[in-house]
Amino acid sequence: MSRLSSTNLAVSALAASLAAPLRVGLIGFGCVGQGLYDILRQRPGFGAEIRRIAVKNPGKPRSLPVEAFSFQADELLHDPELDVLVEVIDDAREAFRLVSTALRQGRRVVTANKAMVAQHLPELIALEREFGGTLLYEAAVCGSIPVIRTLDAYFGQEPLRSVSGIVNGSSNYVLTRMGQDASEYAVALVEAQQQGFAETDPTLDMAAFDPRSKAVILAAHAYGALLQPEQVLNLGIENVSATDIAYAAVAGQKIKVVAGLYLLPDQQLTVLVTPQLVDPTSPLYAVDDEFNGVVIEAEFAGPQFLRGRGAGGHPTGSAVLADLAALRANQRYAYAKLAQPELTYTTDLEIEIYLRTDDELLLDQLGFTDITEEADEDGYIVGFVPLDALIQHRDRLRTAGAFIARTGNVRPATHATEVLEAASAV
Ligand SMILES: NC(=O)C1=CN([C@@H]2O[C@H](COP(=O)(O)OP(=O)(O)OC[C@H]3O[C@@H](n4cnc5c(N)ncnc54)[C@H](O)[C@@H]3O)[C@@H](O)[C@H]2O)C=CC1
Ligand SMILES: N[C@@H](CC=O)C(=O)O
Repeated sequence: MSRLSSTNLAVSALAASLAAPLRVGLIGFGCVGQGLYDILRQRPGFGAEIRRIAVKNPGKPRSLPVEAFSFQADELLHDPELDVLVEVIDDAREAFRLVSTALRQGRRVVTANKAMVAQHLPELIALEREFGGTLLYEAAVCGSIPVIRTLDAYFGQEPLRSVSGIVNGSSNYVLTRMGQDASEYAVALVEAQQQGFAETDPTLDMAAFDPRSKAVILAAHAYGALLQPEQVLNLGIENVSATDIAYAAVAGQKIKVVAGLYLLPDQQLTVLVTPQLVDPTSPLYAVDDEFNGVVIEAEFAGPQFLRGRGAGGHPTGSAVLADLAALRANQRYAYAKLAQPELTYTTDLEIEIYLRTDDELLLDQLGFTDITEEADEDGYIVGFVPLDALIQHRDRLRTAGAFIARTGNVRPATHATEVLEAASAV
């Protein structure tokens, strides 16, 4: 056969595979599952059809007749007629069982479950490589923002000074309502839940477990670092009060929960997720409601900013749709930075924080090395503390009702006074 005719055959095969509708098995029919269903219904020309839907609870009232559902996700795992499994359930442990089983079958899988991906990323990559399947998870980080493919494909070869951003829609929604409308924390949280932004257990959003999972996933693609979630400081907004919002406003700032990944001197990397005082010069200042925003500081490209809806059925369904299109084009993550020289993960730093607490013991335990500002009547203090002390006492900070926001200043734990430029980028 001539080279031309074999090329023609390959092109025809590719065209045929692109033309055949992708047969999708959907596991989970909550906010995201229904969002995807709705999008595919509105886009019949896309070339994917949901062949089967697995749900958990047979008694729950749903928008489709009961015959549309299977009540055993394993039935979809054993259905050879499905081309892709889309896993969008709210149970990370079960999600890992389903996704890892599918990858062992060499299947193509899309998931939105960041807690599951963050906990198991090394195993998932190994399964993908061993059995030849594909796992995509754009929806797991920043909803509709294509941040994973941007880091993985576009910036796969370029060193990044920092990646920092608002990666949780629910906490950003709550902070926006408190700042703009003086809403009560609890009222704003209920609104975030009603609009489908929050996790089934909203503690994951408010105590920053969810953005921590996302930071772990970003670290893999941006720096080739496979971290365990527990290694990363997560402080949230469960204890935020009007006093804290007012403190920021008086200084012309806003409080945002920022996930920061910073490349430090000597090929060291640090990652932390905390509320942060953000001023109007930062692109993150204007990222409100359930929107997310990510600033990428690249070595050669310089700064880039991505912004979009970070939560909700349709925005997240849009990310799943993009993954289905990527699967159809046989795309997979390159994880290029996993093959590059390893960075050393460090928490040996001091960070400057605003802390509001009336717990004297906690103040002692955090071990402030410098105090920048103290105002007794409002019970807050600003100063440098070791990052390791915050990691060690993060649970007690939650239960003691303390609120922390970092100022953006970071320095080595050697108490050197030079503030690291890279770490104060936002
Ligand atoms: N809501 C959002 O804006 C976003 C959610 N995600 C992630 O997407 C996933 C789904 O989130 P939502 O749709 O918001 O949650 P949801 O709570 O609205 O829906 C999840 C559904 O999964 C079902 N489910 C649980 N175990 C199941 C099983 N074994 N088999 C079949 N169904 C099962 C639950 O009954 C529930 O109906 C989660 O991992 C979440 O973290 C990701 C990005 C955005
Ligand atoms: N609960 C998450 C949903 C999207 O990931 C959030 O609020 O960001």
